[in-house]
Amino acid sequence: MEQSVIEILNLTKDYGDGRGIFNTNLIVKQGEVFGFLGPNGAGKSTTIRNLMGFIRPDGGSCKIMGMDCYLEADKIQERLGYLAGEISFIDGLTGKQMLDFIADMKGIKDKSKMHELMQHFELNSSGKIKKMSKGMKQKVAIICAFMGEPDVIILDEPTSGLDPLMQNKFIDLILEEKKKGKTIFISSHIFEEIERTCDRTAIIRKGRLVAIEDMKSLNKRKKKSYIITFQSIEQANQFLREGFDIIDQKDKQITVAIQGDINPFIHSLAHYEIKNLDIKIETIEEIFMHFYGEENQAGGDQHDRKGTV
Ligand SMILES: Nc1ncnc2c1ncn2[C@@H]1O[C@H](COP(=O)(O)OP(=O)(O)OP(=O)(O)O)[C@@H](O)[C@H]1O
Repeated sequence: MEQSVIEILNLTKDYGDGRGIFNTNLIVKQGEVFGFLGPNGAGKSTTIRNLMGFIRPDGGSCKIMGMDCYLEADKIQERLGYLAGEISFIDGLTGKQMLDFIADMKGIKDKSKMHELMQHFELNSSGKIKKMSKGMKQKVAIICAFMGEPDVIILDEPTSGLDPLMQNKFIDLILEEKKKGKTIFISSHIFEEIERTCDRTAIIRKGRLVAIEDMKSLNKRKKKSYIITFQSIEQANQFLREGFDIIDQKDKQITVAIQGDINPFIHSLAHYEIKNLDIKIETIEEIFMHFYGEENQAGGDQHDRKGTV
């Protein structure tokens, strides 16, 4: 069985007035890329600050590689890469000086990975940090998180400020690191980045986990709908009687949801004069937005909607 690398057990950090995180349970396994999604103020950074040992939990605990995140933070950090949600660098240094400074602080002697990542992200590191754009600083922070070849990497909104090209380069990096067996925890607002990189994703809302989804099975469960425009209203009305799951009708246009075998639908359509046929596949964002709503509070356990752990 895969080893648990990150374990969050009944974790509570209560800031009062319902703010913070409450009775959160979460396990991230060796080699897993795990997404952490939630609206503003949901408790993502609070969870990450607990994982980093920056704050002491009010209840429960968290462990990384079997070590307590608060009590053994120093030991954990020797094998951990971290990117903070709010980056603070020393303004007077150049990008390169900052990277060298962090590398020295972490005792990184082999800087080949650092140079490789500087090339990958096309970072011009000769300018002073204070004159860098948000995106450039973000690149420096990403390089800092990965350059020591850590076993575990925790990233708090890693692509904030990056342009789409650089976001893609970030996704490539995550997929490469995943191949090497790294365990990666990413908090994000960007659905596409989560969809393309993560094995599983947790949704947090108002300090509580509302779902943990396996991304492969989520993809399989994406609903498909077909928008058919018939030649005549008579044909459209006749099709209504075929017994398919009709989502919408606007005159000659009918939207049908099909799950599973598509053949009965295709065979049925063959009997009609069709003007147009469009296919709409539910996006991950549409599926997840369902969990962001008020009515979906499900408590803080590790079970997803199908009850699997
Ligand atoms: N030190 C603190 N003292 C009091 N309240 C806090 C403190 N830190 C966070 N909070 C509150 O806890 C809640 C969760 O904050 P957190 O920063 O974890 O959210 P988040 O999910 O990371 O949000 P965002 O996406 O906006 O970064 C918020 O209501 C926030 O105001």
